[in-house]
Amino acid sequence: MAEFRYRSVEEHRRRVLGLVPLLPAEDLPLAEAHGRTLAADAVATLDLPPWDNSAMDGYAVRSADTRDATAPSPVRLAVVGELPAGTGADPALAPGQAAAIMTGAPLPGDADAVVPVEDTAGWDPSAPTAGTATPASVGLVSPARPGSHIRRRGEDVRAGQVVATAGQPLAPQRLAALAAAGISRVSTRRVPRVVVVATGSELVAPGQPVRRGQIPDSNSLMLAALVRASGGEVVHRTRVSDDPAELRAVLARTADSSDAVILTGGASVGAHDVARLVLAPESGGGVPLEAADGTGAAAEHDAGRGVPLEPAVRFERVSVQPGKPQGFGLLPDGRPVWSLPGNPVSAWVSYLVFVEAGLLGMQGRAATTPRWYPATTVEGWRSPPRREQYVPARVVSGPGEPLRVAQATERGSGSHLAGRLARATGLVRVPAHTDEVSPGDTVHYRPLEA
Ligand SMILES: Nc1nc2c(c(=O)[nH]1)N[C@H]1C(S)=C(S)[C@@H](COP(=O)(O)OP(=O)(O)OC[C@H]3O[C@@H](n4cnc5c(N)ncnc54)[C@H](O)[C@@H]3O)O[C@H]1N2
Ligand code: MOO
Repeated sequence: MAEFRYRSVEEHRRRVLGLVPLLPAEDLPLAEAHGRTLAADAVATLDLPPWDNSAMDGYAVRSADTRDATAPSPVRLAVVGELPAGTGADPALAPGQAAAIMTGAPLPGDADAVVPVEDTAGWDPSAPTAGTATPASVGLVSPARPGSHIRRRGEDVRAGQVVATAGQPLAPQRLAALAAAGISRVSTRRVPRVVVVATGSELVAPGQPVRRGQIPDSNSLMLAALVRASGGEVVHRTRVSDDPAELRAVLARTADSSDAVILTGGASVGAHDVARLVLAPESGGGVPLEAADGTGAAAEHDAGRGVPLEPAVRFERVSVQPGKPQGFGLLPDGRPVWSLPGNPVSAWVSYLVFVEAGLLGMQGRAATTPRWYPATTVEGWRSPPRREQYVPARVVSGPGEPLRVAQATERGSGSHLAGRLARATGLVRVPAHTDEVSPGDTVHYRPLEA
């Protein structure tokens, strides 16, 4: 029997990250940048807050005036103005004077404290005018601490300070930070334009009648959705038969309008494995993947670093289950192409383990790694020796409980069980050195629900 060299998950991922091109930067208005990755540090143009302002609805006071205030004997201050948020006014406050002030309004230069309206004499929240009319004077029932309820200029961010760094994705909370710091345009990486091709003469569009031998193409929908979740744009999604001419035509047609290609099916050793025939014709169809005798692509490895950066498309066995047969490389036009196995669970796992990292790398996010959370498994199963295993899993613990997970399918990670993917809420990872998982073991879980 032939012996095969298996590439490790890490080696394969490194090869992907070493070959994918970094997309060019483009400037965008902040309003169009959601989901993009920063190509340069974003620098604040404003102090944040831009000026000292009130944290409360209440009264801006001179704290020295309030030193003797007590409940039985309140200090009364004349209210000389009202400062709503948005005002630019800076009324002078003489001793004994205060200004009504709303949350977010600039603090008068003469004031050094804010007293919330609730802490003033006679405050009655049930009164019909509560909070609406400004009284002529206000009684204070305790001394105001200097600096109280004041938000200081620049305490959050200073003008000139880096608010977010190159390589960070523009998530909603980050967009808010940039907008608040006065930034209106950002340098971002261009979105990768991706072509998704399902290969296989057995495939029909979902919903079409299937005759014996045919199945609905479920992979291309899944992969397209995954691409979008990774910040990519799907410019073309299609199916091709096992006729190599069809795949060649799609690759040629999309050369100028896309940055990357993802194929599924035909990655293994079958006689009709069209992806191999088209992308690595020298390997022929139906021959074993890369042999372990030091010939072929295996001999070209950069032995020192273990990072083979030969750009041509290579089909290899990776020590992962599912997802063993993997094709990856650069097309002659420079586009990275992933050729993933056709089994639906294998395609899902392959994307998450090998494609996602590459598409993020193209956007300048090579350092981004998914978060895995320790979880207790309530089930046991076997894991193939020396292969990292990825099991579709579901959370079985309740909200607020420590995380407990089970397999999404009772039959483990059978890579053809597409229907049972519906139960998966995420993935469990089992390291290569673990051959068996027992109930109660700690595993690593990656949540994947939208
Ligand atoms: N002799 C060997 N046979 C196989 C090996 C092997 O090492 N030696 N590896 C097996 C493993 S593991 C996998 S995974 C598959 C991968 O095969 P291919 O990438 O060539 O995929 P296909 O043969 O085209 O399809 C496999 C399976 O998936 C179904 N499929 C394909 N495309 C789709 C799609 N778009 N949507 C839904 N389902 C799809 C297809 O009908 C097949 O049932 O090879 C094993 N064989
Ligand atoms: O490796 Mo295949 O990808 O198990 O099903």
